[in-house]
Amino acid sequence: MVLDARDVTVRFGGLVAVDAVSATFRAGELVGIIGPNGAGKTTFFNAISGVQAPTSGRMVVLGDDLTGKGPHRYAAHGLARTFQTPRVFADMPVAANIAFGLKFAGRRQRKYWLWGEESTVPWTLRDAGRILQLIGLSQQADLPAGAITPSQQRLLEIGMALATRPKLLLLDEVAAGLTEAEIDNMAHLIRRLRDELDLTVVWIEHAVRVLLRHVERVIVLHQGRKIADGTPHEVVHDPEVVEAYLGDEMTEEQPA
Ligand SMILES: Nc1ncnc2c1ncn2[C@@H]1O[C@H](COP(=O)(O)OP(=O)(O)OP(=O)(O)O)[C@@H](O)[C@H]1O
Repeated sequence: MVLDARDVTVRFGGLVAVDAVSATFRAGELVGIIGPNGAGKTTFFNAISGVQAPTSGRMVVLGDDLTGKGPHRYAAHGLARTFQTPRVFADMPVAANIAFGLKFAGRRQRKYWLWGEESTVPWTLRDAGRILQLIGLSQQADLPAGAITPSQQRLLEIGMALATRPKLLLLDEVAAGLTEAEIDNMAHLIRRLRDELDLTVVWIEHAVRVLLRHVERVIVLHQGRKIADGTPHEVVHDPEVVEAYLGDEMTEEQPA
């Protein structure tokens, strides 16, 4: 078990943004999180990455209880994430952005070094050049990050996350604003990263059709509650999910 979130609740004043959500993520899984606007997806991500302290609930990462700890502790335990709006260092070259993540991995304290010995770090994550190759940005290495396209910035953010040598990668709407073709490329890259780097990936996305084609499990949030957790096939045929979010159209596309 890489991450075990138990009964996580996040309140903002009177609003319950995340309502007693439990979810577990096992090594090597590729899991999608979907749900309407305001369903609590990003708030749940913030809670499971230490960005937002939960009002109640527990978070266990690789066997350690990190409830109430800050994001740096989650990162030190091998968790990396992207944000809805890419957070890159716009004035720095693309390669230097990746180097920043590598520096973080290098500084990681020995006691938090859960990846194991240095020799087990995949060769693809050992330097900025290889990471840029992996995400397809070698040509852009010397350009300022602010000068590359928004879709390339999303790839760069994934590269920066990979540079920290994560075990668990949380992706928040990395396909937002991309063309259909770019979304498909992104989905293939995510699968490849999961396969080649032995990652657990949790992916929030509004592009539901693409997501359902590529993930093995889907969690559906609605008004802060988890209303479904199963294979894409199970989820699109779940009456509560159809009613709350997907409509009949999607169900008809995926015959039983
Ligand atoms: N910092 C905050 N303070 C107050 N309310 C917040 C805060 N962050 C989120 N909310 C509210 O919590 C609820 C869940 O928001 P959240 O952004 O997690 O949903 P979401 O499913 O990610 O939505 P979207 O798909 O639009 O990104 C919403 O009603 C939102 O307005």
